[in-house]
Amino acid sequence: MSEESRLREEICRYGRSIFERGLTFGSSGNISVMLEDGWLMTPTNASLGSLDPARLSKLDLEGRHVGGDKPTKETFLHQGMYRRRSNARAVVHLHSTHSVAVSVLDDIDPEDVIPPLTAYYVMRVGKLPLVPYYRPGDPALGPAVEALADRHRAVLLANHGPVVAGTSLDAAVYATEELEETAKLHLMLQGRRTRPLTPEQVADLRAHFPD
Ligand SMILES: O=C(CO)COP(=O)(O)O
Ligand SMILES: [Zn+2]
Repeated sequence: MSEESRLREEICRYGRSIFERGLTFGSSGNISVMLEDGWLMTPTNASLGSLDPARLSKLDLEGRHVGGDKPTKETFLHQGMYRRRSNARAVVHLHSTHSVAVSVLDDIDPEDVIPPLTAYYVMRVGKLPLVPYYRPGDPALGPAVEALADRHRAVLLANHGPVVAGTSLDAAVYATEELEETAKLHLMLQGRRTRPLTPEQVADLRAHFPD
């Protein structure tokens, strides 16, 4: 099996798993992976639960649609991540409930929306900035994400959901899951006194688990 065929299968397998676990709904969310000669993207208005490997959208290195169904309207968003993160090989965007809930809280720090509650959150996600609200598919999302992507592998779109880059599709999915679970913990702990990791503990994790 070619590398491209393997990645096509992998996108569909992860899409189904994400959908079946309720991590995104309806036709929301999109996934992309980088190829040697361009990108594979999930088609617009497709449910991640029932993707067809043969119908995934293919874009060439210039971002032109060269195969499969029409690509996600968030293509700009994915491209913004790839432009700034030279080691990114996959990008996942979901409407995962707890992450979306955090994205609508009024009193969050837009530079770092979730405290470093656990080691795995720091290792897989790091510091999570909030991208101001834009309409889904707005081309302005590209530059807005690009402005943050060199310093952050994950960003949270206000009133919308997370966008996470990874050095592989596995890495991008695992980080998105870690973000969702930590958003859930963060919400569960509202009103309770907590002990997030200290700056020293965070620095130690970053030194041992770089991007
Ligand atoms: O999540 C989505 C928009 O933000 C889904 O859009 P697409 O169906 O175009 O991928
Ligand atoms: Zn979306």
